[in-house]
Amino acid sequence: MEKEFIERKILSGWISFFRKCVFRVLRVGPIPSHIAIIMDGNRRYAKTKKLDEGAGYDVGTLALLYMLVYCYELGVKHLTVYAFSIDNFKRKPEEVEKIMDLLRGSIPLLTRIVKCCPLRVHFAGNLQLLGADIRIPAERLMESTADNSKFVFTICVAYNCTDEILHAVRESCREKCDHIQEIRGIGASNGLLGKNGDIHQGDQDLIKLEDIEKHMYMGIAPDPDILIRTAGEYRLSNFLLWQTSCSQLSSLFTLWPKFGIWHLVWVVLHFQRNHPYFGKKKKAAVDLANGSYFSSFPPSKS
Ligand SMILES: CC(C)=CCC/C(C)=C/CC/C(C)=C/COP(=O)(O)OP(=O)(O)O
Repeated sequence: MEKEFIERKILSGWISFFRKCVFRVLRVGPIPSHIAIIMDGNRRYAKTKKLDEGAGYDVGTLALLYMLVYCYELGVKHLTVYAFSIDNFKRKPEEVEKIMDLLRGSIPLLTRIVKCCPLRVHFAGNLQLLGADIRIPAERLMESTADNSKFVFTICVAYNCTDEILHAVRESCREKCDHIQEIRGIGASNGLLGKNGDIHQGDQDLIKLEDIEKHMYMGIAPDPDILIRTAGEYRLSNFLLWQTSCSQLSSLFTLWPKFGIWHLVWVVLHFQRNHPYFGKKKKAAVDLANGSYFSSFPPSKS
């Protein structure tokens, strides 16, 4: 028994050493600062393994915890996952309850993880749609980790991007209305522009892009460099539509519970291959080889 325990310890030590070596090699190139994931294929995984549907989500949650560790070790700064969309409320009640149970259980687990890894946990979405038994501990965890900046783990729950945009536009209007009413001497009201007929031509221009972005649920994170979707799906399913205009989309046929370190390595290598950093170096090397590198100096403005 003891021998088996020692053997297992040695093996896990080797695996962790090997992983660190692989990550060190990957870090020679640019590392994505933000990875977002649509974790599809949990029920299909359960079906292929002849398990009940709930077990698919359990294995999916385990895969997510591994991914959290890998991203942290690799030097990624933000990991965002689509855990529950607003549309998911329409699923069978037992399925909704299963995911809610996992979220409920994840809060004490993350609280323990935060004690040894200084990560920030952020729940993005319309949290008012959640039960108070999840919302209140989630808000407390967000508050208590808000100052951790080394790594941000965002769980999108009761989320979809059109709702996020609507929320951000409404909040921006409310903020500007209060501001306008204050400066025009009406006094901060309940935020209704137009009260006392006080709309001026051009007031709409006071709302800037930064105002909207500030009020997005994802406002704390830069736009993702990579958006991964598993289980062979190519749709965005209303996830981070605003934030992914320049992201690399990686659709993998693997079901989410089977997603592991090699899938992550493949996605990061693909990102590095397409990264402008390498493009520029490659072009410079070709130009150097054929002697045209210095012929374009001083560089033209075009
Ligand atoms: C702690 C924490 C954040 C837990 C998250 C748990 C987890 C893995 C949630 C996945 C949610 C979800 C609706 C995935 C889609 O797979 P699907 O159910 O649509 O499966 P299918 O594509 O095979 O139908």
